[in-house]
Amino acid sequence: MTDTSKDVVLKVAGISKRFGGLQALSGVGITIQRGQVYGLIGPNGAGKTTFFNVITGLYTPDAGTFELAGRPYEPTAVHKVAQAGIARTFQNIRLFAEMTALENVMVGRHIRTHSGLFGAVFRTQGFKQEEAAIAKRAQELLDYVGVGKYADFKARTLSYGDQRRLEIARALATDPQLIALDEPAAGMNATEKVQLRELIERIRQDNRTILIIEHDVKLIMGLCDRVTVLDYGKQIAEGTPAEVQKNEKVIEAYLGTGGH
Ligand SMILES: Nc1ncnc2c1ncn2[C@@H]1O[C@H](COP(=O)(O)OP(=O)(O)OP(=O)(O)O)[C@@H](O)[C@H]1O
Repeated sequence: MTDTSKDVVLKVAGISKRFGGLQALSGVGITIQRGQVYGLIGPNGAGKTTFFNVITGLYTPDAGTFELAGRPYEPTAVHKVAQAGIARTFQNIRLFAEMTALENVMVGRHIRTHSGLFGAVFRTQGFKQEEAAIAKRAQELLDYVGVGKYADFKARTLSYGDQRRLEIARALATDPQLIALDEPAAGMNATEKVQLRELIERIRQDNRTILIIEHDVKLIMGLCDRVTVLDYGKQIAEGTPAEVQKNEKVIEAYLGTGGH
């Protein structure tokens, strides 16, 4: 018997989350295979962001099991989840506005470094070498996402589309098992969306695994291997984009309402 479980990057099951009287998530589960682009869609208020926040340690779930690359993980804090191997971007960009693009990516890389506080304070040889290596890697990642020429610019001076790319570079800097993108195309114009799509395709080709929330249904359907549709906190469909698009519940709940 072949063991396919080692190809599973994320396996979460039975996730529930209540806010007061509102059941924001009811027993939601997804399994993402290595190398997949996995989409999460649903109308406004369906629970997509809550789901992201739960799996990345921002919200404490009421129930659920969590496994990353075959190991159980506890999404109790954002930094622990990052260390376990999930990196995310945010719907509302969260960069260090006054730091340079390069520094923003270096921050992402620091969760994988070893010199620690002693090295930083005493600027040991090991620390200096590590910093140089981090800066080099950060520049490579900036080049990779297409904003290399802005390395020394403050993050806040970059265009909206470029800031989103920078966030992706910072997420990649943590060498994640899974990269979770929260509405990466929000506010982008048509050209930027095409470029974003090319970038995500490229990241996938480099054998990364991606989870993406997106309002742009066309983008999701063209990009994803599998899709889960949430509606009022419930998972109403799961499958390939072609399967999901044909699903009656989805048409009724989401696509039928104009893909808001
Ligand atoms: N911190 C919170 N406290 C109370 N209610 C919340 C909280 N976060 C989300 N909710 C509620 O939970 C439900 C799901 O919201 P969520 O933001 O997860 O949906 P969404 O699918 O991401 O929506 P959108 O597409 O508009 O971003 C909504 O009714 C929302 O008002």
